[in-house]
Amino acid sequence: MSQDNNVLILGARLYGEGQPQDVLVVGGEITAIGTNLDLPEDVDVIEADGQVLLPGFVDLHTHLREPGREDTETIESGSAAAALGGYTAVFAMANTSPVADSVVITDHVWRRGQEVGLVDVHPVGAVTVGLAGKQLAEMATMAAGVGAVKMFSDDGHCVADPLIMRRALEYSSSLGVLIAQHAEEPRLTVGAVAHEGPTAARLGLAGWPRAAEESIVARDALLARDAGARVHICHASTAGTVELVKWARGQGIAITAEVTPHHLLLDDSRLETYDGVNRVNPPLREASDVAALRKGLAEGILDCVATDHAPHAEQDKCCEFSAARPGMLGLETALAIVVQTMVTPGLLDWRGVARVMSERPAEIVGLTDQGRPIAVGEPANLTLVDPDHEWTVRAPELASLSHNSPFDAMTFGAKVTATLLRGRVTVRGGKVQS
Ligand SMILES: NC(=O)N[C@@H](CC(=O)O)C(=O)O
Ligand SMILES: [Zn+2]
Ligand SMILES: [Zn+2]
Repeated sequence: MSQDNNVLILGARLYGEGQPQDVLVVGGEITAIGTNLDLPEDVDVIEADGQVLLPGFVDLHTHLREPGREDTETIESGSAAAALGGYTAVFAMANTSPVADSVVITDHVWRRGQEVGLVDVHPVGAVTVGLAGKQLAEMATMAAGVGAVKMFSDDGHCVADPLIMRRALEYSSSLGVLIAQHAEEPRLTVGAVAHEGPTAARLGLAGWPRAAEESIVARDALLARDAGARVHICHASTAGTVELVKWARGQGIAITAEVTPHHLLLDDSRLETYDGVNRVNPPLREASDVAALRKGLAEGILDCVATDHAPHAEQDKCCEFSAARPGMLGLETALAIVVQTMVTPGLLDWRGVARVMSERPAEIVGLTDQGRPIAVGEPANLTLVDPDHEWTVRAPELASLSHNSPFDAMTFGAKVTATLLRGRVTVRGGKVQS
């Protein structure tokens, strides 16, 4: 499908509300919404059949493994996974090999994503050189590059040194960019592979206490306050983190936070089998944390859902639990899980899904062409969701080059059926259009 195609989405319920409407897209923009529209001659029709039309999803936290581990994911395969998941923009984390701590790498990631053309792949720059936590990376140069880096993170590692974090926050506010923190006090997680609690104790697994996350969330909230900067918390996983973010907001601190689909759905009871697919950072917590994360997301204390899509090779996952690399696939299953954990129980309506999957992430990172209203004159970044489509996840059939999905064999009730990136149909009938 070329960018110049005219597309008619026939009979979609915008934000899942009201009567079905037709949405006409010309030249990458929405040009008309209604029924019995005047149509141009050449128009490619997508039969929506009353499905839910949402603004294209934005993922603030994706790991594509290019450069360095192209055997586990490439910008191309990850873009396909993203489009299938309904994403029109993703932020590719900096923990590649080499690390994305220079403009050469960040520009490459952006350019390669544009070449593939399925989703905007925005590079995340490293906060510190080599993610080593010692010396600030050249943030300004990366921000000024073609990749126009808007977010910096040492994700995979915590910026643990409070002085380095303070400098990064000060620097980020003068550059107008976002620092995203992987909140993990490393002194509290030496050797940790699982949530510190009764399950890990019984299974003999070394525990990662909630305080390892929460102490950094609290510290960084205070550092952001003093620097007059914004800070974003990656993959919030505990009830205490929700409380701290709420407290900090109440103080007027510019803190935002994301939660992953896996932390919304799974808890540490999954570890009983010692299957490495369940190892992730931060670890799966307890059912009470899962409930608090859902409630925090419903109330807007947690701003958005971010996948932390983390592909890993079979040999790095199918091994002893404590040797398995942490991380789970997320892009292709995120919407289904948000529907199951938030929409079905009545915690979010479809407007809420648009907020947490598209509008808030775009706002947080300052993307002006994403998370926009579905309205005439707006860029046609759109996702069509079938809210009554039962499907079973088959990990080997996912577009990702890796298969480490903890959701394998699970059945969900909703699915992305079509995605449009600036009017270009990237997914149709649940299949990537190349
Ligand atoms: N989440 C994970 O368990 N792993 C991530 C790194 C990270 O997000 O911390 C990865 O890169 O594999
Ligand atoms: Zn992380
Ligand atoms: Zn991550």
